[in-house]
Amino acid sequence: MKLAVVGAGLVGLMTAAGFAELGHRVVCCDSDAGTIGLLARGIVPYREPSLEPIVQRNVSAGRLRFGEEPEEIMRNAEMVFLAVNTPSADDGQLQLAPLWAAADKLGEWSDGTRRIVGILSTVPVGTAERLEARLRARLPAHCGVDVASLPAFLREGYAVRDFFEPARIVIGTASSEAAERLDLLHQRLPGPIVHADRRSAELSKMAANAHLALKISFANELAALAEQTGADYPAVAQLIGLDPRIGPHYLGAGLGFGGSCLPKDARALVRLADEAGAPQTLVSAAIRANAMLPLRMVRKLEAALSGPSRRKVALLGLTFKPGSEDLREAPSLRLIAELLRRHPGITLTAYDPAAGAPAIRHALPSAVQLCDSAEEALTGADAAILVTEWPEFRKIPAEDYKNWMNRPIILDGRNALDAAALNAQGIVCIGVGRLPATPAEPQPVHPMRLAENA
Ligand SMILES: NC(=O)c1ccc[n+]([C@@H]2O[C@H](COP(=O)([O-])OP(=O)(O)OC[C@H]3O[C@@H](n4cnc5c(N)ncnc54)[C@H](O)[C@@H]3O)[C@@H](O)[C@H]2O)c1
Ligand SMILES: O=c1ccn([C@@H]2O[C@H](COP(=O)(O)OP(=O)(O)O[C@H]3O[C@H](CO)[C@@H](O)[C@H](O)[C@H]3O)[C@@H](O)[C@H]2O)c(=O)[nH]1
Repeated sequence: MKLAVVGAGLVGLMTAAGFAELGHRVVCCDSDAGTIGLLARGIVPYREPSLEPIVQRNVSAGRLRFGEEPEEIMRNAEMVFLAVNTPSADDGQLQLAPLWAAADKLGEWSDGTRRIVGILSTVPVGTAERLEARLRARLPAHCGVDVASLPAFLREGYAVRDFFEPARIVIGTASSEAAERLDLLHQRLPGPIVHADRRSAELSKMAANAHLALKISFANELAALAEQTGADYPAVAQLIGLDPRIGPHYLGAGLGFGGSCLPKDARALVRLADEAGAPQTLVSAAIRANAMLPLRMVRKLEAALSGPSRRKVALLGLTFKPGSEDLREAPSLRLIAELLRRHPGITLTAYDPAAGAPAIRHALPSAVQLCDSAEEALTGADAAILVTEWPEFRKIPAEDYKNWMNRPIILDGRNALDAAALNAQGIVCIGVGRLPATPAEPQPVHPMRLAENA
């Protein structure tokens, strides 16, 4: 088939490259000339494992092209996919201006066939209907068009796997003809294809992300309860996760959820629900609980370290999750803001394996000294906070922590380290939802006791 994708961010590019890999002829365009210039040379302008070779292979094979004028797109493609950004407004609503702008630039066709326009972007319920009405009002009568909702469920860092091995493919349509054609397009992908009406498909996307947010906030509140009651949260998570009705995923406690999707989509669901008169109080609470986590971590630091204001604290990891160079709504930024608010005199160093990415340097407050290695960040530090669970942090030997740091105290904000092994080697390592075991006193002690002893 001949396809077009508008928007060459992660969703658009993955979709364009993925369908090209499956043998379709795809053109991908973006309003950002710099992005298109790089892609035309086979350079993917962001970190996404395994995507670049797929792009390069399909460009070389002539199945994937970049940069066609938007007006040409409808004329040359049987199906067009819109994958533009839909950012949050201050009130949580998703901004659809990029979607309308992209749609309004699409040209016409004259061969009498019906084109399909699929919305891959995350949008409020009813957007597909609004877009169809908008296109129909503009297009001449002979240009039949069906707008479909095709929500994307890709994760950053796993986009290639999620595209080629999807957990589900949701096809939201209002016509059986469009449903059949989209079925055909997706038939070489292994995931189950689920047909739905467009509104249900749209709501399912926001609901999926909001549910993940709920699970994470539940995990974090339970971890706090475990700390207060002497239980071990990772053990609790493992035990409840064995129940197939609950499952082991998204029960990881720590500094909470961030990134370009979960926070934005949870807010958008709350906003949509308020407008619709069906408030989502649970999701609202999950957002509030998530916002409290940096303060909780700062309080732990205060308990572990007397007078943090005059101390040097190293942050290990900055990105919203490992394997990414994305700082959008990253918990690290909220943590840094809270540390500086409560302890203006604190010295903060930070290291992230993706620290070379210009986006990171750009987004980081100037008060934080960005380092080129974990050693540089940890040298002379009075405490470290592990913020993002990059695998390389697990490989730092206990001896290095002891040699580099002024005092080897680690607050493991993702339960990524082997706390027992570190404790056994003379390092104070305090996880989330776990009672700290100190080298001097191997029996569990309450964090307040640590402060008293400091
Ligand atoms: N990133 C993810 O992991 C992910 C996963 C599933 C769904 N989503 C959703 O998919 C959508 C896209 O996400 P993304 O991460 O790819 O976004 P992104 O911001 O990385 O990329 C969007 C691209 O669209 C381009 N664009 C904006 N307006 C345009 C226009 N009028 N014409 C042509 N190009 C235009 C931008 O220049 C940008 O390159 C969002 O709604 C997002 O919520 C994202
Ligand atoms: O047990 C967990 C799991 C995740 N997180 C955090 O949750 C955030 C989101 O993680 P993840 O879901 O891997 O990130 P995204 O790549 O943003 O993917 C989400 O958002 C995408 C965009 O909508 C969807 O397509 C995906 O299905 C959905 O997982 C990150 O800050 C993680 O650190 C936790 O705190 N605990």
